[in-house]
Amino acid sequence: MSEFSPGQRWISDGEAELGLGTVLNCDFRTVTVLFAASEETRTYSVRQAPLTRVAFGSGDRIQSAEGWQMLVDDSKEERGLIVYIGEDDQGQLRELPEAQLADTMQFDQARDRLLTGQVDRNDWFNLRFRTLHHHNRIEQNPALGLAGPKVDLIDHQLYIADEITGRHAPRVLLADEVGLGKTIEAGLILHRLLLTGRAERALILVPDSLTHQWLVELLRRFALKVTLLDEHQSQAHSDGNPFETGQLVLASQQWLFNNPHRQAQAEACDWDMLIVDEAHHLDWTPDEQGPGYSCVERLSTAIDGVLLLTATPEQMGLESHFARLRLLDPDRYQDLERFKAEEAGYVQVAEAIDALDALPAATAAESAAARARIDAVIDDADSQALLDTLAEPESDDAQREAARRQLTEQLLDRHGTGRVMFRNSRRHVGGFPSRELHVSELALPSAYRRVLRRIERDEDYLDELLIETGLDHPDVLIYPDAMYRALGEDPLNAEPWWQFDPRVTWLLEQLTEVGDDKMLVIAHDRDTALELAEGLRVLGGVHAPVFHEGLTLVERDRAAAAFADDEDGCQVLVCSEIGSEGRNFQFCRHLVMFDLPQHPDQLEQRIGRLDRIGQQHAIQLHVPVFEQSPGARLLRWYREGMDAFSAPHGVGSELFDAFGDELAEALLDEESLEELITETRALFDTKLKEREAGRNRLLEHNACRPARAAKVIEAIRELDDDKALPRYLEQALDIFGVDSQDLGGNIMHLQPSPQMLDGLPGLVKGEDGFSATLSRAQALARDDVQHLSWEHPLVREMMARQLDGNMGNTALALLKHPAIPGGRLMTELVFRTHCPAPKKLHVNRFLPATAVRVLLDEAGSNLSSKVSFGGLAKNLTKVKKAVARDLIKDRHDQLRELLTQGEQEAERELPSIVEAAQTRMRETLDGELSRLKALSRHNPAVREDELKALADTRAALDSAIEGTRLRLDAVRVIVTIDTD
Ligand SMILES: Nc1ncnc2c1ncn2[C@@H]1O[C@H](COP(=O)(O)OP(=O)(O)OP(=O)(O)O)[C@@H](O)[C@H]1O
Repeated sequence: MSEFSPGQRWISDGEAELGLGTVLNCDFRTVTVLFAASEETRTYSVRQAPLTRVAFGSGDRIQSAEGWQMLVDDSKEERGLIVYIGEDDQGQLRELPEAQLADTMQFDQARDRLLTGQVDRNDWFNLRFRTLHHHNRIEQNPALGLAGPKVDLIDHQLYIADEITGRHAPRVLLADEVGLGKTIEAGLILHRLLLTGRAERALILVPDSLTHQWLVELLRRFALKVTLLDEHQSQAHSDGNPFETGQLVLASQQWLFNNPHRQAQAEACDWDMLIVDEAHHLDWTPDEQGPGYSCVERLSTAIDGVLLLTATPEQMGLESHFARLRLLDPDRYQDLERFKAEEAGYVQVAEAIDALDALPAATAAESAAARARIDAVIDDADSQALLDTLAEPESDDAQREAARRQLTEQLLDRHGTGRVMFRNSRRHVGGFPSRELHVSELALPSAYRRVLRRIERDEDYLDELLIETGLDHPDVLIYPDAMYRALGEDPLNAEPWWQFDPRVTWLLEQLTEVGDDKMLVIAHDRDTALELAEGLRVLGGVHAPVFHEGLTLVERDRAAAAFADDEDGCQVLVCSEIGSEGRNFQFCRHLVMFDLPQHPDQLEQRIGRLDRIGQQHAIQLHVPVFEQSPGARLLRWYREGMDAFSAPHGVGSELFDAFGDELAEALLDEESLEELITETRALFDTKLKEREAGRNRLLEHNACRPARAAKVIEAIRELDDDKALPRYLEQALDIFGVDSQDLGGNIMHLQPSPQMLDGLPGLVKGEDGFSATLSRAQALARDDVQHLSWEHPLVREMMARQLDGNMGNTALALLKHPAIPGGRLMTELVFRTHCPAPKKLHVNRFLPATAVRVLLDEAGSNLSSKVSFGGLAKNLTKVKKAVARDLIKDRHDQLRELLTQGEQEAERELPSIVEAAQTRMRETLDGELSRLKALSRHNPAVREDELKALADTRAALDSAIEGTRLRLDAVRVIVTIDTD
């Protein structure tokens, strides 16, 4: 028979902050408990439920759900439920059934443990107090959640992560140019949301070829353990929903998008965040939407937080881009024409921002012109006042600077696209290597020439060829080896193409020329990549692993690893277009484009494999083309029409939309090519100017606000340099039984000792442990070394064990002091604020657990302000547990009294703690609320639900903080002894 009955009150041993639980129902296997104060319901196995029955005794003070208090005198049991009997505040004798106890009531673990003689080690008590102190400090640090990840502190990434995580249920498109760190941004966002309790479960959907890279990045840089789910794994959970097997689930898009059954399972789960990488593949047209788009659409309707990642948002066309924005905010993105008109308006806003720099102007006429440009955009009294300050000759420099900054922020906030899309470009991020193009003209082999010349001569032949080969136009022209392969039936095409295609021998020569350097080769087609590798092997004895979309995960990673290996690795890796997308190859500086893609965005994706953060050298782009071939013409279009190789310009897809069809024709005709190049160049120049002036300028301003980024970086550095961390670590590692060995160069090796407390992350008894460093620079330099910070899982786990459990919450020590005679009793009581609230409110940012220390002497005088924690701790000596127990037994009544008195002393401090937290919360949230309200008047990108959520959050936080109580967290009994 189960010991649980519905209505009984229990408390979670590990998570006392959940408040008082009520048994909802139970059977012989499980018990379900509702923690109403924190809006959590938990189901436990009856056999191992980490729960303690709450039962009060005579003299205990309890609180009813109606708000009145009772001093317990006696209790009785009725059908398995306790009914307390005692006096209320008015002295009336009353009964209080346990079901009517206040959900927010505390269960005083330290008190009970002490009075039943359970004492912990003295140094545990010390560590517990210090943990509470540091936890309080760290939780309020503005960099919380961004300081732990092993990443370089890069302005635009930290700005984005900070901005996005400040929002309710962020739904954004991360659209930085290739290689600027979208994966890192998504990781930072996820890490911070997880750490602050605002997200618990995330589903991450990435192209098949990137699953492993994501898995490794999330683990290595963010210490996040992710479950990689595929069909094989899913089948192993035949009786349940495989998506329920992990909190963070990573899955391949190809797998999920093609599998309706698994999609239904994914949709049935409760996620806080959806992340979709390479989101430009989610195809959508007004006539039909692809399975990927439909799947993400359904998921994004149900999931609050959505991050879509793409470097080339418009690769599939503007409409498709618009459709992706609609996934993020369906209310706002309903009308494509309106969206286009809004974008046109950004020119004015960008001009207004530039005009801010021109004020105050030298002449009245200039000043009037600048004001007119700003006036054309702003229409609020607050902006107008700032503008007056800026233009006013009497204002001093500081006032003007502040006004300029605030106005810039307001213009960006209220009129930009920045709330939904973030796009950084190399141009404004800076510090990227140059690109050098090397074109090699090769003779067109006769097997290709034969077909191409015939197409030129005979207009109908192209159509026949398309039917015969099944290839698309113009692929059939620009990938001659694919065309040759497709004509395999022709006896003239019996020889493999690589036998006669001069690009293969040319590539072998290049490999020799670059010496020990590595070369990444990208070809459009998977078969080209595979057969090219074969050609390199047969003709040059060169082993080239191949990387393409058809490989299994293991094969792909083996190929990438073979290429990445510095010492024994291969010199060359051959990739297909799709296979290489998103991969990191910045350790290599030579890129061979074995052929050219048709779309400018794909060209940029290719270069982006090398041109990424971390690239140390100028990038060498090698392109072989056949003389007078469609490929050579395509190259000219790229070079002369849009200067595509020198840098990403971000207008490629617009040019392709405008000229894609003509291009296909011009590939066969020099004359129309000349015309096409001239037209393309003209549009390129115009678009570039427009972009510079309008949307791009705004996107750039929006995607990184340097002053804000600098603040976040400063806060992270403060945590990086925190002198308290090494001291804390030393004590904590010692107490938890982790051996630490100094390896030199700021690196230590952490290893479990035989006495280690079990269950610490990364440490298993009998195994090797790991190397770690407190230095960010050292951690970044070494793949095998972890970054130790306050956010490292080991540190967090050690802190959590103390904060959530009862480790070290009682102690007894001896004090020898010449001024105090022996035999006296003192109590050192540590109270802690307790503010039960739903996790999503993240109440800790305003009121993290705060310690109130009360030191009472035997007569009940409060000595806390005279004797510090540290000063006292270093004069204390330990005592055997049995002796401690006897001492406590002897002084039971006296201790009870001191505990009660300590509570009253501590209570006096509570109002000021609550008030300070309320003020912090109101200052922050009222500021955010008024910003958002002002914003929503101008910028339809502010969702109605964001405003409501913020107002609700403020109200909920207000009442949660108001309800803060103090709980005795730990108690140390100190007995004085004579100095001989
Ligand atoms: N802050 C950082 N610290 C260290 N390395 C970084 C940082 N940001 C980016 N990198 C490295 O730069 C490379 C590119 O980053 P990432 O893969 O996040 O870019 P991306 O924008 O997602 O690229 P793509 O558009 O190709 O998908 C990766 O190797 C990443 O590890």
